[in-house]
Amino acid sequence: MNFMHALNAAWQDRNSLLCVGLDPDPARFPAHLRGQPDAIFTFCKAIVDATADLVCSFKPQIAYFAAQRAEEQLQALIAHIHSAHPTIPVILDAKRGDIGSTAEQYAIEAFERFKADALTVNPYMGRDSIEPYLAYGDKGIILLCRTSNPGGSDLQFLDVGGEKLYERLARLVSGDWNQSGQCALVVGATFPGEIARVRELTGNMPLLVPGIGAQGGDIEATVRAGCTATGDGLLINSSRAILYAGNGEDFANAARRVAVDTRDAINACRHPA
Ligand SMILES: O=c1ccn([C@@H]2O[C@H](COP(=O)(O)O)[C@@H](O)[C@H]2O)c(=O)[nH]1
Repeated sequence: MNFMHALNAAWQDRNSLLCVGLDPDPARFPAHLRGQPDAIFTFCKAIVDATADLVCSFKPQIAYFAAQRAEEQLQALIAHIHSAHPTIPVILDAKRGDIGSTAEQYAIEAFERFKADALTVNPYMGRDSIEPYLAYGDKGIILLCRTSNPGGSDLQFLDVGGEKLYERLARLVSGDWNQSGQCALVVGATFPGEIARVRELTGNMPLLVPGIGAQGGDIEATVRAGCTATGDGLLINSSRAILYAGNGEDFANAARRVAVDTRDAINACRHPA
């Protein structure tokens, strides 16, 4: 699968900008799943199957799997998405970043071991640190630009010669770093003003936007700030608000209901009456 082609097709075919984040926390699982072997896989698979027709992508966050020694369940989950929902791209959220020789290993982990279609990467070690990921020409490389957490301003807002660091990063990535067309950026929904600025600086580059739902970001402000002229360009992520919408045996249906509402709330702003 070519990530950018698959993403464009998913935006159109599913009429959705929603990315469901898969952040499985066993302490929040419904009682009937707790303590079961492979509970993480079972939980995430149920969410995936209940929401697959509503999303443009899934985003498993690797920390939730690694913390539980559940990397094999992550591998099985991504294999399940590829097999049962083959048109939906999978973004592995790992925020990797290191010198080139180590980045090569991270790229092997993400793209050969886990078979993700895209990976989140921390770009602050510079261009050479992202080249090993770019070597996988059909994969998406999604670079942190303006993160959703309040402390993101500590560094990303520093003035670097008349512009803010996140603005410099957006210009660099959309220009020189993106010659192969594989790059996208992370910009938090908690900062719609910066979404608008990044959109201005990057043309139609896809923006992964976490921060609606549990973090309180505003859907309407996000969509208005970040949609391209064709009404897409955004992967708006929600994790906890969807995953833990219910905590009974019908948790997947509860998740689906919130995912439908979220997708529809996004679409209502994309296509104003
Ligand atoms: O700036 C960022 C970058 C990544 N994230 C990740 O997105 C999800 C958000 O989860 P919610 O439950 O919807 O708040 C999570 O995996 C983060 O690691 C982010 O929030 N902000």
